[in-house]
Amino acid sequence: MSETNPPPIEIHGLAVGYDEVTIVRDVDLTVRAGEVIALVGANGSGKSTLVRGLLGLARVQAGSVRLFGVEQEAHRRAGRGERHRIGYVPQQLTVGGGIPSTVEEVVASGRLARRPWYVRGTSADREAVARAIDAVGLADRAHATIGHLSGGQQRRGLIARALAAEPEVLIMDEPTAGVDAESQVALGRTLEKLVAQGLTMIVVTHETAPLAGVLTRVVTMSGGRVVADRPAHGMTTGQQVTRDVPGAVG
Ligand SMILES: Nc1ncnc2c1ncn2[C@@H]1O[C@H](COP(=O)(O)OP(=O)(O)OP(=O)(O)O)[C@@H](O)[C@H]1O
Repeated sequence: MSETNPPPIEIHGLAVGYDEVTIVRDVDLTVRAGEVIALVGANGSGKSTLVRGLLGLARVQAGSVRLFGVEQEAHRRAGRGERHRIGYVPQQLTVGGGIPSTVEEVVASGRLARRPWYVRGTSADREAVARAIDAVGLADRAHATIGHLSGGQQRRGLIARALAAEPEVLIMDEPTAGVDAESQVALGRTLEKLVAQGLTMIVVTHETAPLAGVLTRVVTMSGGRVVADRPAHGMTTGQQVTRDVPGAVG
């Protein structure tokens, strides 16, 4: 079944950088539907830049990115019909201070990946927002001002905002950074539920423990390159080829 559908993400020979500086280079990475990938590596190894590059948020200097079988640029031009298929939770500790919006309002803004702002929301929109809030365990705080919640709850609110668009792939940059242990466990459970529903995920993280139940693969970066790409411990299928990736492998 999945053989007939193009993989959600296919990256070949990718280089990404800022201005003339190349940060990420020589990256080959295919993410198949249903995979849950931890992207790990030291500070500054290029994890966020790789993610931003594949999303078209940082400049691709070489190589190619195909999203659901479509070149990145064409995918972006296709507009909401395609764009909502990949959700992104950037590396950002909390919602900016002073924003008086409620959890529900912030999460509802995630629906704008599906619907222009000037079109009135439908019951399907409202249901998707409620489901997203419920998925992250914030149903009892839906009407609270998001800026008044704890850091961990705000992170979960931002994840709900991405989920409100009902993406097929969710990319999260350090969702557990600065989050207390209890919230990390809650987040781990939320992610387990989402994975059980078929969501494909890439999680940039320094802490794989909260994700242990769902990870299928661990990709390690160093110096802007992918240096290891391994099945996660305890993975049940044999579909992934274990490989260490020295600079010369292409
Ligand atoms: N907007 C930017 N402009 C210029 N250089 C940048 C920019 N963002 C990141 N860099 C540089 O790119 C390199 C990789 O940063 P990146 O954030 O991708 O690493 P990371 O592995 O995600 O690190 P961390 O674990 O600390 O988040 C760093 O040297 C950083 O200074």
